[in-house]
Amino acid sequence: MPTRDQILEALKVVIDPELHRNIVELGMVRSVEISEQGAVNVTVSLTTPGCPIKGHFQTGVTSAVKSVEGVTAVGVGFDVLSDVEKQGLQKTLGRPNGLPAGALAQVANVVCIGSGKGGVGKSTLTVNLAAALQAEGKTVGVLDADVWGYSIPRMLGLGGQRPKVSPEKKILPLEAHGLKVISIGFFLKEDEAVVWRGPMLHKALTQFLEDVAWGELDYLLIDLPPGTGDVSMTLSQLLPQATFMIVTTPQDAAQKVARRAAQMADKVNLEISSVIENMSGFTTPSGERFPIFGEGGGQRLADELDVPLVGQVPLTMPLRAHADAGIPLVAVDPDDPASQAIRHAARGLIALTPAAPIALPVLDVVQAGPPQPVGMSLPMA
Ligand SMILES: Nc1ncnc2c1ncn2[C@@H]1O[C@H](COP(=O)(O)OP(=O)(O)OP(=O)(O)O)[C@@H](O)[C@H]1O
Repeated sequence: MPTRDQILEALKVVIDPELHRNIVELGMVRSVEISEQGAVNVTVSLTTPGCPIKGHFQTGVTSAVKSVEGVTAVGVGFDVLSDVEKQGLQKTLGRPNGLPAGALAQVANVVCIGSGKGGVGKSTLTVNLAAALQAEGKTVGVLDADVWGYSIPRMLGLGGQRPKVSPEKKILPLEAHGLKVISIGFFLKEDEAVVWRGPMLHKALTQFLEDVAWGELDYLLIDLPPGTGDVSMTLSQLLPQATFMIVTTPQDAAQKVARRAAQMADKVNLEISSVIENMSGFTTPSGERFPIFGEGGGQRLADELDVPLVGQVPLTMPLRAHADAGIPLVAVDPDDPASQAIRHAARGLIALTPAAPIALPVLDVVQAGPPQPVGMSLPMA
């Protein structure tokens, strides 16, 4: 008969993909019961009832326990950490500044979109990726955290508008093209220049995450300011579960700068999930292609970071013109080559992120059998 210690040792291979530590160390293994026949039931405590990575734990725990000699069947059940336990977890993680439990609890995936330098098309890709995720049936919010160069309101036709506040004192995001949107620009006078210092920024971003009624979302995309700095630091403290998508152009120089952003993300423990290349050549109406910004920078950066390149978005005039007109191109012209590339990237992003919260029975007994495939495949063209 397997022992409890053997099971706990085996469970150390199950890593929480958001917190980057194993579930034993995080105190998330609530109980281990072993029958005389070798059937093992493990209860895992989650941080929120609708935890989107429940399926990941189910598969990981099952295959880890099955690997222990003498185990004949595995059952995985779930419950939720108490508030006191969650505080303990925060301490383990050394993140005293984290958002209170429950903030963003209904948001399944937070994806920060960043770049090493400005002008590479980060905001354009953010709004169009949001529209592309929506076209895949996802509910999506966009948070414009580009405090120095906010352009999301203009790109979604929301310039000059202000969000309302609910009776519960929550900020109601504006809606455009079915997307929920909050931008620092909504709270400033047109073209007002603001000098943001660390603490002020921290406060504003905390409020955007905590006091905005985001509701249920499959994805919250956050448009970061270019470069490395205070905003990314703040977000990594507030959102340890966020992942980071890096935008670069094919140019060698851009790739070098983007690498710096990646190093910073790594330093503050934001998981880099993918690279997307923008401005990947221009094709004339007669079909002649010009690699205006060079070739291959996105793939080189992705290889270096060991993450997938989810898309290569060409330069097209409609992408620029629609951004200027406040309409995501993807929503109105899905056949444009840029739209197609962005929709491809959205499908890649979906493949890389866990599914929306799924309801699992409290105790789901899985018979030991052949190991389940754990990885996921990324649809690439
Ligand atoms: N693939 C593309 N084809 C054509 N125009 C593009 C493409 N990508 C971006 N642009 C245009 O390039 C300009 C810069 O893009 P955008 O504002 O999205 O960059 P950014 O990286 O967010 O810049 P910043 O960080 O300074 O806000 C915009 O006018 C945008 O419409």
